[in-house]
Amino acid sequence: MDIVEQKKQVGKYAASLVEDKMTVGLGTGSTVKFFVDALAERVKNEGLDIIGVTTSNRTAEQATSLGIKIVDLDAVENIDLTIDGADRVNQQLDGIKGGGAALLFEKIVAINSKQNIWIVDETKLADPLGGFPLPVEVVTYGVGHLIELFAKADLHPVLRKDAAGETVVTDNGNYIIDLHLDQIENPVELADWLAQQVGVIEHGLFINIANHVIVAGEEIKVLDRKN
Ligand SMILES: O=C[C@H](O)[C@H](O)[C@H](O)COP(=O)(O)O
Repeated sequence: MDIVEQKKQVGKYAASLVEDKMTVGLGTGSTVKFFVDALAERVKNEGLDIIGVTTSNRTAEQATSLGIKIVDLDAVENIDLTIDGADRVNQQLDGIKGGGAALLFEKIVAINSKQNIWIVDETKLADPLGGFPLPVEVVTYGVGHLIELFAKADLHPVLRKDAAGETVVTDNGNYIIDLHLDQIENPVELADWLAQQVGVIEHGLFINIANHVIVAGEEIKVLDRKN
């Protein structure tokens, strides 16, 4: 099964977990896109009655165009279930997110969700976490100095640019600095350090957040958080 088929497979599987009357957090990314397609099919064909809260302008546009009702996070008390993608996941079900620059809203939606499920293909499993740059969302003011600070800390920072060479600006008007680390041996320590740096808005280490991870493949595997 190729990667696109795997993404479709987990997207559809995740849509089958959504129940009537749920408030559902809709993540961001190429895997979640298939989840949103499959969820919209259920809304249309089965009359599934749900409300969505999205994590990016992209997902909001897709969901709305497919007939899923979207509300602001502050319009709901909490979210029953959030389905999101991930860039890397370790055995403890902690992960790296933000490859699509949506990490800030994704983390806010996640911490306001009763259940968080990530949908991934097998290439995303990595223990220790690594093999994917760690995104850090930062304020634009003084970004050069923050990059210098990260470089001095041996974090191999690169300001994210798009295919046209333009600096990527997030939905919230911030920049992304990607940290090109081979392996992250101690994600908790790094997360704490990053959170303390002035100018850092949020980082892409998602620790103690996912309850389950659904892994695509010849057979779908569901991994459960142990603690
Ligand atoms: O900012 C983007 C998100 O964290 C995505 O969920 C993550 O990058 C995975 O995306 P994809 O399913 O496209 O690999």
